[in-house]
Amino acid sequence: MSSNAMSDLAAATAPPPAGPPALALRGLWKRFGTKVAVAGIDLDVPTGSFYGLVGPNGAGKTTTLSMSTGLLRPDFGEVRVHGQDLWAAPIQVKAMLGVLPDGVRLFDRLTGRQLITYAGLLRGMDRDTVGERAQDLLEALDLVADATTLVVDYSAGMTKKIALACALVHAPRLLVLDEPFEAVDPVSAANIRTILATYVRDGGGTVIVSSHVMDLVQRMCDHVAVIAAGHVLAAGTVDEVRGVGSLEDRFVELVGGRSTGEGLAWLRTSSD
Ligand SMILES: Nc1ncnc2c1ncn2[C@@H]1O[C@H](COP(=O)(O)OP(=O)(O)OP(=O)(O)O)[C@@H](O)[C@H]1O
Repeated sequence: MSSNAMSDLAAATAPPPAGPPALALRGLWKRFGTKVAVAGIDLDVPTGSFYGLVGPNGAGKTTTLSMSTGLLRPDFGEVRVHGQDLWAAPIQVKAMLGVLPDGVRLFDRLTGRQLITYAGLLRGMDRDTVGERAQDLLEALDLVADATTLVVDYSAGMTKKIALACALVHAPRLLVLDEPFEAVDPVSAANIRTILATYVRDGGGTVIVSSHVMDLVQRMCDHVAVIAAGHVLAAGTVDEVRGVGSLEDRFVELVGGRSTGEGLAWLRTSSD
């Protein structure tokens, strides 16, 4: 066999070259006054993964996700989305992102349908496509009956769902969702999980979710990172990180801090 033919064969049988990660964080730092919120985070989120970000309250999850999506400028470090530097090319990179931020503020004097439409038009989509997708999203998220209700009159869970619809409407390559299931009822949460799993499996998208619910992350995600005090304590596939036990056990082992409640004797009112 000629050396050319051999190299052709090698090229044909070799695995396709891996593209850059959907999200790559390098040396990310953020300080608020004297408080270091994120202390040098490195993280690779593989393309096509369903990635969970877990950590105790105040660990730096929201700060990390805000810096990863262009909502907050890092003090140091680099954010790359599908290989492109976020802070060097924010407009191109943001076009690839769908974001559900923490404590989202919406134009809540619009109705649910108007808000999704507005989000789609802002993304440069044509009105017909936006209209079709708005209807699909309202149906998938069980919001059809409230499509003409002002968002200001939505419950917390409905607000979360309409914000998620706005993040999804332009079919982004990378979805970054800060606590997407908070305040959402179990049926809607299951629907959202199905939408996200399909988006990863069939649509080639990547999802990053932050959550405090370990069981949910263990069942839903294929990768996970445990963050505490602004550092990554463990990251990898869910099976790698959890080892032989549950993710919750591993989380408590890594993060520690279980309290016995002994200092709250005064709460035992029956001892009066
Ligand atoms: N704008 C801000 N100004 C001052 N400190 C801040 C600010 N944002 C976050 N912090 C601090 O940075 C740390 C990390 O906060 P962050 O919101 O990123 O944590 P988190 O992991 O998302 O927490 P939680 O799980 O409770 O939502 C906390 O100590 C918080 O008090």
